[in-house]
Amino acid sequence: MTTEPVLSVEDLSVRIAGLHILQGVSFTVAPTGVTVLLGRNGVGKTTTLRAVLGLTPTGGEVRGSIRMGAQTLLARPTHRLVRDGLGYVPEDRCVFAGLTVAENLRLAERRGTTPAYDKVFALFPELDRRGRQRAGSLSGGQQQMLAIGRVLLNDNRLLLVDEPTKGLAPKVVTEVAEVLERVAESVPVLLVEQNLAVVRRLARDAVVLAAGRVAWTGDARELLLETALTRSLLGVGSADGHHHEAAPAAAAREDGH
Ligand SMILES: Nc1ncnc2c1ncn2[C@@H]1O[C@H](COP(=O)(O)OP(=O)(O)OP(=O)(O)O)[C@@H](O)[C@H]1O
Repeated sequence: MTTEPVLSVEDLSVRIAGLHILQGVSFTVAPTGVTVLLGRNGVGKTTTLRAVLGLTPTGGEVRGSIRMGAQTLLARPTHRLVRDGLGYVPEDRCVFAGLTVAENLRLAERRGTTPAYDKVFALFPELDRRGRQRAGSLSGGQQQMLAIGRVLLNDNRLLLVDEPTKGLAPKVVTEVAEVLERVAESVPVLLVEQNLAVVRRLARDAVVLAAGRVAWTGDARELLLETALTRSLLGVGSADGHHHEAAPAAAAREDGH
């Protein structure tokens, strides 16, 4: 099996609205399993995922190099990246509340390919049962399953998943973690996740952002064993597995203050 990274980010710099949010971020994502992207609130984790996807807001400036295998991603339109196998499960799930579950899934179908409904319904039988229900009336956990299921209708080379357990009840957090564990058996995942119990369960590799740069990379479980390190990098006490923010990290301003 290849050990070449599925994603290589080099010297990524992102400026938005006068803020120099990412200042030379470099990391790789392994071709199998889950790589977790960690850091205090507001450090730039979502900004990193969105830069990979070409979704930096208009007026924002992105520099550096992002490659998926041999392919250069920067400056390619998002729909092309998705077509080429970059799957995205956004932080706020972004299901269409007024449409049914089946309609939400149908919208994700890609022309010219056969959508993998069997695979998706095997992972999420509830999506099959609730096909005619409006997505807006699903629970948060069910909406998350829909957001993940939608992406899995198509073949992906890499999934970017942003805080999938945020705001969910503990039992549902476990269900989402189980699903992601199964998903990651067949496709590599770059995961932003604040729940350290979920990180401990899923992640093999960790990348930690601080002050616009990569502050630490390595084995995720090793990181979690280093209480002093996790406290200084993440501002957490991890006794209950949750990431409690000590103080929000301000993005560095353009003027460096
Ligand atoms: N469109 C935007 N306009 C202005 N500032 C932005 C914009 N997008 C992000 N930022 C700022 O960039 C910084 C990084 O935000 P980002 O959402 O990437 O952080 P994060 O690490 O994902 O945080 P969280 O854990 O809270 O989700 C924050 O200070 C945020 O306010």
